[in-house]
Amino acid sequence: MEVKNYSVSFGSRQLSTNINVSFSSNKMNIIMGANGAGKSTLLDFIAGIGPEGAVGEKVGIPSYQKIAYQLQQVHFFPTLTVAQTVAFYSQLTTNQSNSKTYENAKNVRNNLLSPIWNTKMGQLSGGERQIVLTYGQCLLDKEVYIFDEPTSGVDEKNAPVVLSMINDLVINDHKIVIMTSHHSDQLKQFDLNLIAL
Ligand SMILES: Nc1ncnc2c1ncn2[C@@H]1O[C@H](COP(=O)(O)OP(=O)(O)OP(=O)(O)O)[C@@H](O)[C@H]1O
Repeated sequence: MEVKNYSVSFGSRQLSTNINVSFSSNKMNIIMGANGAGKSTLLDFIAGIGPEGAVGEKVGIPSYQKIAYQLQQVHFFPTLTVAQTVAFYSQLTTNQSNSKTYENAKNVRNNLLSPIWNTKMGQLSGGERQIVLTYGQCLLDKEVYIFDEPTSGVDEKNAPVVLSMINDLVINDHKIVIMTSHHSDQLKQFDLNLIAL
């Protein structure tokens, strides 16, 4: 999967110029760069939701229906409990029983989610919400998974658990994972394709 000659500008500001990126299918792809470097904007382009005026060639990138995209701003229904939110994600997929990641994600469900299972999403901390929504994304059956800073707000004990669940998508289910992060220290234990913007 590749993006070739990607460029985007906003008014007179040229944000990205002729960027070429190749994505690995057997390692997590980690996009790193300073605040405002254009990481989320590139993710939007890959996911097929913008930004307006961006140009570039997409090679081997599936249609948006086959892409799971967890945005940086967490979106959730505040009155649903964690259990109801997970059930909501589960209804969006069909083959969980075949997914090795789903089996491994039970670790997250049993250890991280069980204490908050009956809590409403609106009452969770920011990091807890992030964990629930990342878990939900991993339940979906897609070809490509995009996570924009999935460990933002997640503490140093839980972040490796969440990252292992995401890495399982690559290792066990042979999915393509693209992720942004500002935390290179959290990623040391994984085999990565690092992309600097
Ligand atoms: N629709 C838009 N109109 C104008 N400027 C925009 C628009 N979308 C993004 N930008 C600008 O483009 C720049 C890159 O934004 P982007 O969200 O991609 O950064 P980022 O690398 O993900 O940053 P961070 O690490 O802070 O999340 C920012 O300066 C942002 O203000």
